[in-house]
Amino acid sequence: MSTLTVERLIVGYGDGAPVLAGLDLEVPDGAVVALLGANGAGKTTLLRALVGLVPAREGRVLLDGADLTAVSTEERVRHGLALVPEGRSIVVELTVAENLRLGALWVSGRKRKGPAREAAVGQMYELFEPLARRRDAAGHTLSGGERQMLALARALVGEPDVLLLDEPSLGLAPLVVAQLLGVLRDQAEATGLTVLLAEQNVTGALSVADRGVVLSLGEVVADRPAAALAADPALRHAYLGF
Ligand SMILES: Nc1ncnc2c1ncn2[C@@H]1O[C@H](COP(=O)(O)OP(=O)(O)OP(=O)(O)O)[C@@H](O)[C@H]1O
Repeated sequence: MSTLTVERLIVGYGDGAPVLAGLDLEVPDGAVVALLGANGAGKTTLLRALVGLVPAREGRVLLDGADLTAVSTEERVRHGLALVPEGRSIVVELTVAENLRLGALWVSGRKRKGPAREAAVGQMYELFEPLARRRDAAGHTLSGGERQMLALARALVGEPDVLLLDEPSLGLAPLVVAQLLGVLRDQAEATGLTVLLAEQNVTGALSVADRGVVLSLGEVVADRPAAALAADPALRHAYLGF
């Protein structure tokens, strides 16, 4: 539903050397882009910088042409950006239903109430059947796969335009990974959701992505259609380890 553009982005921590060294990237409206690269390449740093959790030293972050570089994280969320960080962030003391109702409370900076909010939660149960079965279970009793589904559903129910995901498949069984990535692909097709998916699971990510972007030491070293990237042995060997 929105195009995300990154222009010459430079990001670092404290006085340290830049982690992202002038990065350019475009995630077009409705596309699923896989963000790949070795540990330490800068994937998490990029996602955090996109939502304003790490400041940019230079460069710009644009959403449909609007410059978000200097605005707060809250404001970026109101503009339609959402981040699902690594580690399945849910409120473990609350039930599945309560987590989803929390996520459904705000849409584009407007409060959503009553039946509209419940309907949005109901849609998530249709997308993630295991969550429907466990709707009254407390977060801390969920399996890793159920937690990741809930973290993703909690973001989706807020109807973001651009969803940023940090390693959603980490440590999950292949079947659950396939289900999660399938939901992302379906949502992108059905609603025009734009997705930037940071993954170590290269094969899984490229199987649902339109394009793959490979980061190495904070720079984009490849940006190609997913199928072409998966089929390039030299690139796979040099940067993706398979
Ligand atoms: N809070 C921080 N303070 C200082 N340096 C950091 C911080 N977070 C990350 N870094 C450094 O930034 C570089 C990029 O890390 P980042 O986590 O963005 O990479 P990544 O591609 O997401 O790696 P992984 O796949 O292991 O999560 C690394 O050298 C890391 O040590």
